[in-house]
Amino acid sequence: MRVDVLTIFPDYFAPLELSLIGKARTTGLLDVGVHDLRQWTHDVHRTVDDTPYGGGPGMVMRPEPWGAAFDELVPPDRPPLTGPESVPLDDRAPVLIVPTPAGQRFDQAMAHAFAGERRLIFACGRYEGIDQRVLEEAATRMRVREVSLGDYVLFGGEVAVLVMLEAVVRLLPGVIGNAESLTEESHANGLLEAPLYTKPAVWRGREVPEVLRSGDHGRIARWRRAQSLLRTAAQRPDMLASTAPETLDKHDVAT
Ligand SMILES: N#Cc1c(-c2ccc3ccn(Cc4ccncc4)c3c2)n[nH]c1N
Repeated sequence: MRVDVLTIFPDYFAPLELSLIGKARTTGLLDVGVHDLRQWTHDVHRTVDDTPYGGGPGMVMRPEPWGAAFDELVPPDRPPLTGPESVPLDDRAPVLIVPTPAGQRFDQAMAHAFAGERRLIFACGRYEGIDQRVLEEAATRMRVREVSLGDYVLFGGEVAVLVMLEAVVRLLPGVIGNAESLTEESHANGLLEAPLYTKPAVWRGREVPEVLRSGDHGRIARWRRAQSLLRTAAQRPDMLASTAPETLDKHDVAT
C-alpha cells in the first residue's frame, strides 16, 4: 500500500518510523510519503491560510497549495474540469481521506475498506479547515472521503491521520504476525472483546477465572462469548442493536 500525507506539520508523523508501522515500511508492505504543504506555496511567507469569506472566526486554508500538491501527487489523467461537473470514478482512483469534525464517523468497517485500497492520500487540515473547493476539485480525480474520529474537536487532522493509519495498517496482511488476533479483538465481530488475563493465577488475592485454566476449549469459547455480550451490553448497548439477539446460558457465564 502507498500512503501520502499532506500536512503543514510533517514532524507529527515521526512516529510512523516506530513499531509495526515502521516494520511494515521496512518490509515493503507499506510505502509512506509525508509532504509539507508549504512546499507548494510561492510567497516569501509560505502562506497557506486566509480569512474566511462571509466572515467568522479563525482562518481557512487557501486552495492553491492543495491544488498544486494534488496536481503533483495525482496528475490529472484528463483535462481538468473548470466547473462543478462531477465524473464517475472507478476504484482505481486513489482515495483522498480528509479528517474533519464534519465527516462520517471512522470505524473498523471503514478501516477494513481503506485497508483494501492500493493507495491512500491523507489531507491534514488546520485552522478552521480547508476551502471546500479543494475537495470538490479533488473529487474529479480521487474518491474523496470526509472522515471524523468522533464528536469532539481537535486542532487539526494530523492526530486523526495517525489514528486512522494505525487502524488501517494493522489490518494489512503480514503486518500482525498472528492474524487470529484480528478476529478476536473488539469490533472485529461487532462486539467488545472478553476480559483478558495472564500469569500469575492469583494476584493480590484475585484469581484468574477457573474456566480459563480448565483447558476445556469449548467451555472457554462459550465463556468468552458470554463475557463479550455482557461487556458490550454494559459498555456499548448501541453495538448490540445491530447484533442478532442471543440467549445467555448461566453456565457459560460462570467463572
Ligand atoms: N477527524 C477529525 C476531527 C477533527 C479535526 C480534523 C481536521 C481539522 C482541521 C482543522 N481542525 C480544527 C477545527 C475544524 C473545524 N472546527 C473547529 C476546529 C480540524 C479538526 N476534530 N475532531 C475530529 N474528530
